Amino acid sequence: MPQGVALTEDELSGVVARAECLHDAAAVAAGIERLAAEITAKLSATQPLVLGVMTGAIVPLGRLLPYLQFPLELDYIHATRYHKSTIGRELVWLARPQTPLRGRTVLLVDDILDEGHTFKGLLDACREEGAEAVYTAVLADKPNPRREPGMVADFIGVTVPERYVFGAGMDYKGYLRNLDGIYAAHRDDED
Ligand SMILES: O=P(O)(O)OC[C@H]1O[C@H](OP(=O)(O)OP(=O)(O)O)[C@H](O)[C@@H]1O
Ligand code: HPA
Repeated sequence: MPQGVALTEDELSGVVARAECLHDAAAVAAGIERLAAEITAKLSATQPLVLGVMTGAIVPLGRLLPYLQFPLELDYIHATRYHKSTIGRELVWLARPQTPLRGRTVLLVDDILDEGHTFKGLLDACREEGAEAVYTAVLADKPNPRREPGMVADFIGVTVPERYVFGAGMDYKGYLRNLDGIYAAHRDDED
């Protein structure tokens, strides 16, 4: 096994083989297009500041942007609470946006809304920085009974069940973000 690598190729192919495909590549593409249409209808006149929530936003945001054909600015924000694991912990800030938020319409884009603690922390931070309005867009919404009260995304690509999911930007222990579909890990692979 190459140095510094946490999971072997065999372990990863086992995780994928045991997983259930929830949304194939075509369904993910349709979800991205739906997000784009709804975001355009709501925000195209606001010159929004689009903030990708690293790292998971890279794939959905990169796929979404070419569909957003109106003036916008792009920046990123980096906060994490899963740390390459399947269990969320406290929110750790790694980078705040460099673009001033005061008076702006902000669109936070992320791969998944799960328990909602990440968005809660980010929304609070954007409001504290003086954003005029903050919207949230996620590729995957996972309705979770442990969801932060009141936390609902404004724009949703697809819905996933209460399972650990990966692919289309979402990681399994730091891997598998690059799969083109969305998969639910087998229960035996969830921890
Ligand atoms: O709704 P929550 O339960 O807070 O979970 C959602 C967050 O968890 C993941 O981030 P993670 O901390 O794994 O970092 P990552 O973006 O590097 O995957 C995901 O990208 C969301 O930002
Ligand atoms: O189910 C998930 N998959 C990947 N990342 C996540 N972050 C929160 N929940 C998840």
